[in-house]
Amino acid sequence: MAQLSYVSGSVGLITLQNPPVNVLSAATRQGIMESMKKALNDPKVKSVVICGQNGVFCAGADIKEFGPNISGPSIVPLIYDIEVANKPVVAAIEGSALGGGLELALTCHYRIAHSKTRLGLPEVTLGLLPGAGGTQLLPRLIGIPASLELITTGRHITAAEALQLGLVDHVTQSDTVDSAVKFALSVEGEPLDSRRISKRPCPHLPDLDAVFEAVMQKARALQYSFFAQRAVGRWSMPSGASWNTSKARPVHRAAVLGLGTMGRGITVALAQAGVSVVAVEIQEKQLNEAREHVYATLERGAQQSGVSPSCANITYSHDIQAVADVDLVIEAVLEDLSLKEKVFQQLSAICKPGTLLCSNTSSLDLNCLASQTKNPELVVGMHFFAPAHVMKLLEVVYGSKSSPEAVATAMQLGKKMGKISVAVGNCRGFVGNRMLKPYIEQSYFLLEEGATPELVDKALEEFGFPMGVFRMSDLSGLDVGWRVRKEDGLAEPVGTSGQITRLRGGRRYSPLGDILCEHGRFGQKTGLGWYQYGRPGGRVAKSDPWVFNLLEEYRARLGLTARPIDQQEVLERCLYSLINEGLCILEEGFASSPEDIDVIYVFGYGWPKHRGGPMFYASMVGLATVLERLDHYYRSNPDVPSLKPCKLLRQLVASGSPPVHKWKEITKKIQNRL
Ligand SMILES: CCCCCCCC/C=C\C=C\CC(=O)SCCNC(=O)CCNC(=O)[C@H](O)C(C)(C)COP(=O)(O)OP(=O)(O)OC[C@H]1O[C@@H](n2cnc3c(N)ncnc32)[C@H](O)[C@@H]1OP(=O)(O)O
Repeated sequence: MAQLSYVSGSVGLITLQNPPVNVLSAATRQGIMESMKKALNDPKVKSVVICGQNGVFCAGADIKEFGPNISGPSIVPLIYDIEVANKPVVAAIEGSALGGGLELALTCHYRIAHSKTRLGLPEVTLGLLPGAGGTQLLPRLIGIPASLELITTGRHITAAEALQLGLVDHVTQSDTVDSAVKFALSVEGEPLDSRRISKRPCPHLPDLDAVFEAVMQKARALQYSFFAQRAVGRWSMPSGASWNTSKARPVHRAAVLGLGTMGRGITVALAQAGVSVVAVEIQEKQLNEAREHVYATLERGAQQSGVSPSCANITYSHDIQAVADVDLVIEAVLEDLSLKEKVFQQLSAICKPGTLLCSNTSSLDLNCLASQTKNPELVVGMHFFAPAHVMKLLEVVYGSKSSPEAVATAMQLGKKMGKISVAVGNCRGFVGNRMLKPYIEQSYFLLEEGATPELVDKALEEFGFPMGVFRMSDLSGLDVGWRVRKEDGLAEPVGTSGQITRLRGGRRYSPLGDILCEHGRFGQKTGLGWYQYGRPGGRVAKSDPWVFNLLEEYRARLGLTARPIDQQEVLERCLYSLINEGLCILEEGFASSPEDIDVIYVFGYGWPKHRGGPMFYASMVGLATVLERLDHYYRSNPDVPSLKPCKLLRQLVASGSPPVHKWKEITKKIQNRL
């Protein structure tokens, strides 16, 4: 289970041999102990390298051994023997070094890792704490804050991050064992005292309490998120109807109308949920492409999950009449109001009585669609997020006439599809996209004032978003927002000369996004956006000097002087304006609770889960602070209404900033007054 061999004259090479991932079973521990003893007692051996067979260092304890009757040698004397060895011991880390595997590496005097290695202490995910020295050695090596983060999340890190943290001494792209052996030869005979991590002092932190408080806050946010996810299922509508008074109808057969990207994803998600689907697309070519795409996606999903694909559940048609006897239709045609209105007129005439008519619109007025039908009470929005078969979030939108039964049915269907469904009211952009608007708007204003896309994205990514606002916009396509702004009469051709108006519709407007689109820069799909991607469809964002020049010329044209902008300002302006919009939504009753908003942001918009969601985050920062900063920014930007603190925020602060779960009492009072 561990083999000692001799290489390069003086190096004892101990290879863990417990396929597939070299876990520390009793026999492996025994093998390491015996090999170590032999190597240390052998005068020919001047240094030792420990590696794992088959490109994997060690995945930790053998989980199968856990139980009351663990046999074999204890790990503690084993790691002690390695650390006190009087010959340098080098860990050659490839593949994975996890749990006890990483602890084994930490007891070695040096660590050389391959660039593709993953390292971590995932014990917490198994309900354990690292017990073989990890909690003591890691803080002495990489400091308390980083260790706390790794130990409490169980996160696996890359070799690059490990190098940056000081967890490994060297990262190699070539043969790891060769590199480790060469390294071992180079340190033979050198003193080892400073390399014994347990002998190092634990770093002193003047603000230790604050560090622990930050970790506790993360834990509180995660616990909040757990309960918030469950709370959204207990939905209510302003009419008083709610989950416990409204009965969902069974949906055995559903139709999807329009098989573009969204329609295909919805078809897959329905089929995977065991619902029989009628998939309708009037264009023959698109229908055939969709059939192949859906089939391939279901096959892939089935392979991954080990269940048989659900293709047999789907029938395809190019005739809208095929929806005549389904229980529910999800319309996913182009985002064009007149087209959707026509479709809803047709559906209302074709479908059997009682069929629920749902729209996947992300921006149109649901009441307009409902008004085209004989039974507007049967119309609700089911706003999926792309890719619809992957993304967890579903906004179930109720219009002014939607019946509680229709909402209950859409919520239940969402649950069956594995979604986290949140019931929301019918305002422009619903909840998620409505809050995104001031966030994006602020990011453009920051560019005008001197920031770069890189600076803004860095601040947001360090906050915890998987992508900053500009990288996210490039991914989703800049033309989408441009079309909406043109329809709203906001975007007008800018050109290279002439006046640029920054006040449009009585409020400040930044045409920067429009200028990019005028140059055909739609983001990743065209290979150029706020960043450059090398080719259309490219994924790797690189800074683009063209954008910097554009920003300079733009500022010069408008007489704006660039000023230094720091990360704090980026976060405050982008996040607090988004939070303010969320509070407006609560105030107006389009979301029934702060948990609804937080779940939407965590599951649909990449808000970092360990920060709970925008509403929870605001309460952590302190509502009074959010109010004070918004007041400050609004005073210097009176033409930006999204910075004006909303009534609910003032009211909450005036009521002593109660915790999130108490906000409902105050929102109710405000809503009753409206
Ligand atoms: C409580 C007292 C214990 C006393 C023990 C004494 C000594 C131990 C010393 C210290 C103890 C520390 C605690 C721990 O180490 S807890 C374990 C921490 N490690 C992990 O959580 C790693 C879990 N594994 C993985 O994350 C992955 O498997 C990975 C290593 C990344 C490889 O992924 P991949 O390439 O995708 O391969 P598979 O996941 O399919 O795994 C391949 C097969 O290996 C089995 N496996 C993996 N890890 C373990 C493990 N730690 N114990 C037992 N078996 C493991 C996995 O089940 C696969 O097997 P099969 O194909 O038969 O299903």
